Amino acid sequence: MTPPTGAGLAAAAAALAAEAARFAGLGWMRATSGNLSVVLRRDPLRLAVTASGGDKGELTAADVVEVDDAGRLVAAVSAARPSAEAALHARIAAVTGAGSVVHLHTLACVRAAARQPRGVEFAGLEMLKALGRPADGEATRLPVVANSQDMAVLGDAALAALEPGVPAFLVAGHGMYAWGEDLRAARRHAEAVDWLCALAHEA
Ligand SMILES: CSC[C@@H](O)[C@@H](O)C(=O)COP(=O)(O)O
Ligand SMILES: [Zn+2]
Repeated sequence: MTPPTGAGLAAAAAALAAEAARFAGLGWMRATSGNLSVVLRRDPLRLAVTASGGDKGELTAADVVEVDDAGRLVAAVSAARPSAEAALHARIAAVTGAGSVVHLHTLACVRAAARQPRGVEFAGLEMLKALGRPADGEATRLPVVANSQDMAVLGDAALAALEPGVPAFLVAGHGMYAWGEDLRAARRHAEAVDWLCALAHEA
């Protein structure tokens, strides 16, 4: 049975605040950048998403809000506004079935996307298994999409560029989106993407 959204929001907010502090510690949410979400329910789609602005390393439960499938505010325990990218989180969750989406500004992702703007390919790397991809055999391609301040434009470009079975994409000059069945899986995928991008930039 789906729990009441209100109760789910409180638990999700605590988890997202802790996760944001962890990512901030890695330097991936500097200067208020980045945003995180978890799906609260599917029908209708509801997500808990970090609020817009503010230091993502210092979030409290009041800095997480509930949004609908278009990223519109549904519920909050403060005057906080949803992340500017909430609509894209909702689209990714709807299309991929992900239970959690993370958006991070890692330097390695920006550098790798700048060097290989048509997509970053990897093969023969054990770390690919953390993305659910084979370590050997066919290459895995991380899509790169152009940045946009218009979430509809960015979303259209991202969804058109998705690679089957690859739970992430890079945004040029911006960062990465990664997702998974839950927050831990999204974290694992994000950490693998950052590691792969760091390697791609050095190569
Ligand atoms: C340095 S803030 C960059 C923002 O424009 C955006 O890309 C971002 O990641 C954070 O937006 P937010 O609205 O706080 O979720
Ligand atoms: Zn961003």
